[in-house]
Amino acid sequence: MEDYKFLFKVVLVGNAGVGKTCLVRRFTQGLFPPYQGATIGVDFLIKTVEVEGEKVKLQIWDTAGQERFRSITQSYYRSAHALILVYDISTQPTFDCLPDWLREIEQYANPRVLKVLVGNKIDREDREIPSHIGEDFARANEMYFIETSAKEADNVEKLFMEIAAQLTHEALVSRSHYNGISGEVSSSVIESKDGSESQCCKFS
Ligand SMILES: Nc1nc2c(ncn2[C@@H]2O[C@H](COP(=O)(O)OP(=O)(O)OP(=O)(O)O)[C@@H](O)[C@H]2O)c(=O)[nH]1
Repeated sequence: MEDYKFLFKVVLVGNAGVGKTCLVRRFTQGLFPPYQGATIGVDFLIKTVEVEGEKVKLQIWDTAGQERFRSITQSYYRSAHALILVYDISTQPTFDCLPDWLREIEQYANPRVLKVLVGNKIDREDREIPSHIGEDFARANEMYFIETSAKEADNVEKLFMEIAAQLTHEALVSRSHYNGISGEVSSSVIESKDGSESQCCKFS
C-alpha cells in the first residue's frame, strides 16, 4: 500500500500560454522546461509532500487552455479539491478572461472547492496587470491570491505547499468525514466545511 495520509486533486485552469505546464513542472520536477507546445487535453503529475508531519500526495492536473479542449477539461473540475486559476501578468486578455473561467468553475466544480488566483510570469518587465488589481479581483471572488514566476521559481513551492497545508488542515478538522481505508479524502470534506468561513486571503 502506498504510504500517504491524504490524496488531494489540484487542477490548474486558465488561458493558453499563461504558464500552467511550467508551474506544474517547476513544482514537481524542479525545472523550467523548454517550450513543448500547448497541452493537449489534460496531463497529470504527482508529488508527495509533508504537512504537519503527515505525508500528503498531490495529484496535479494540468489542463489545456485552448478553447477546443474545453469539454474535456470541464470533466476534471468536479473531483478537484483545489483549483488554481492562472493568468499572465504581462498579458491583459488573460486577466480579462477570468470572469469566464469563474463561470466555468461555478458550473462544474464543487461549490466548496479551494480556489487560488495566480498571476504568473512576474519575472517579466512588461507587466500589464498591477498586483493590487489581481489581489482585488481575488478578494471580490473569494479566492486566495499569489503571484509567481515559474521561470525564476518564485513562489511556486509556496503556492502548492499552501494549498497542501490548507487542504490538510480542512481534512484534519473534518476527520469524521475522512475515509481512513483508502487514505483518500472524499469531496465531502470540502462540502462539510463551515459555510461561514472566508476563503479569501493572501498567502503570506
Ligand atoms: N517569462 C516567463 N515565461 C513563462 C513563465 N511560465 C511560462 N512561461 C512561458 O510561457 C509559455 C507558455 O507556457 P506553458 O506552461 O506551456 O503555458 P500553458 O498555460 O500550460 O499553456 P496551454 O498548455 O496552451 O494551456 C512558454 O513559452 C513558457 O516558457 C514564467 O514564469 N516567466
